Amino acid sequence: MDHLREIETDGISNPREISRLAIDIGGSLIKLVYFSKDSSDHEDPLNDSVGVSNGVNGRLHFAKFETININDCLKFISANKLLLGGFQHQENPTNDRSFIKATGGGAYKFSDLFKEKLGISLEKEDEMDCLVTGANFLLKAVNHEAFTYLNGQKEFVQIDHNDLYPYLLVNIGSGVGMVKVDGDGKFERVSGTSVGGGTFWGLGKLLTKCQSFDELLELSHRGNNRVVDMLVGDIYGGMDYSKIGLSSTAIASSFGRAISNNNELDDYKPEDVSRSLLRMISNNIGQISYLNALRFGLKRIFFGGFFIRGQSYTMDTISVAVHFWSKGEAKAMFLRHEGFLGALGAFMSYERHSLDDLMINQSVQIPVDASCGTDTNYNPLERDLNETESMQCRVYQA
Ligand SMILES: Nc1ncnc2c1ncn2[C@@H]1O[C@H](COP(=O)(O)OP(=O)(O)OP(=O)(O)O)[C@@H](O)[C@H]1O
Ligand SMILES: CC(C)(CO)[C@@H](O)C(=O)NCCC(=O)O
Repeated sequence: MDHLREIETDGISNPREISRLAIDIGGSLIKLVYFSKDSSDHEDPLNDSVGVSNGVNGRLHFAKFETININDCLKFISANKLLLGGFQHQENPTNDRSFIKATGGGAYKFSDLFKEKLGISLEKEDEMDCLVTGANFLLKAVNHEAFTYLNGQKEFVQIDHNDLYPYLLVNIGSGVGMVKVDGDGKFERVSGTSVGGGTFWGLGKLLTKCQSFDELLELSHRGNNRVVDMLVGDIYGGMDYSKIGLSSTAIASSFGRAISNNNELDDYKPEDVSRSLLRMISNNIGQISYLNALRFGLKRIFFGGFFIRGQSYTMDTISVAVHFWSKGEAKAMFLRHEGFLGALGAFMSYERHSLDDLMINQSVQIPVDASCGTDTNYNPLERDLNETESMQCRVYQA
């Protein structure tokens, strides 16, 4: 991957129109969120904000890079002049464009690199704070952000602002964080697991020798986990174990079939291994999430993080796990901007730029970019936010 697409492809030709870049540097991926003012909108409160109250139309842009390719990200920022409309320090307005908001572990790890290569400081924001701010913002401000996915059926969820809390936020990044959210800025990280997206990508790479995450996902589409997993029926001579509610086709032991003969890794198809791995990890996360929801009596679980990548099989497995273990009591929901919660939270943390200041233009509720905006067949759920994307919005300054 990943996307040294020129800014022009997003319809932004004037770099002075860019403003406010925020960054989330995770263990696997770097996420960028930045704002660009519509060229038809002549006011420029983001660079000269004092006294402006009626807002500016523009777009929020999203981009991501692999953390191991951080230099590509630095080049992208530099080539597209994303720092030009940077943030002006309140206390010291002459100290313009000297910092950007940053979250994730990489905000610490790569702080010197940003200073050295771009001459910019990273103003660090707590990862969990940003995650929750980003999730709350998306759930409240963007229609068609959350959806359920069960038996191949996608359904958007109408969020009632007065009945949003409490909920469990499960962020599946390299590792998995589980956060009980009780309100804006009111949350507790209640659990986590190291068996997450990094595990799928890392183990998958070792086992299948594939070269990219997308290749690993592609393999999983064509695989059959039945070849690798041991099913209840394998143990029960083809029968269900109905007394405890297990059908013969339920997985009794992920990868369990690999013990039953003298096969080597090479005897298995990479696609079968990839599918089994994806199923194992998704199922495990679904189960742990349900257990944590149960601990706190939570009925709604929102899943984010780039492990999901809008993949049907991943979402279906997670949903089935939550549905199965909760006996239909708890609901798994997914977010369109799944991997950008932290970066959005960092974006919202700029001074005088609170949740209430950023309004999504209700006439364009579903994020579109230049390439799909004219496509009447465009279905936001058919593609993920892997490419640089944007959504129409209006920014208000107090
Ligand atoms: N193009 C890609 N390259 C690598 N991993 C990808 C890619 N697309 C999706 N992923 C998956 O997304 C995961 C990273 O998700 P995300 O960006 O939400 O987390 P992170 O911020 O990197 O991790 P953490 O929060 O644990 O530091 C990877 O571990 C991998 O499973
Ligand atoms: C360490 C973080 C918070 C970094 O984003 C994440 O990868 C994570 O939540 N890992 C799981 C760690 C655990 O709770 O076991």
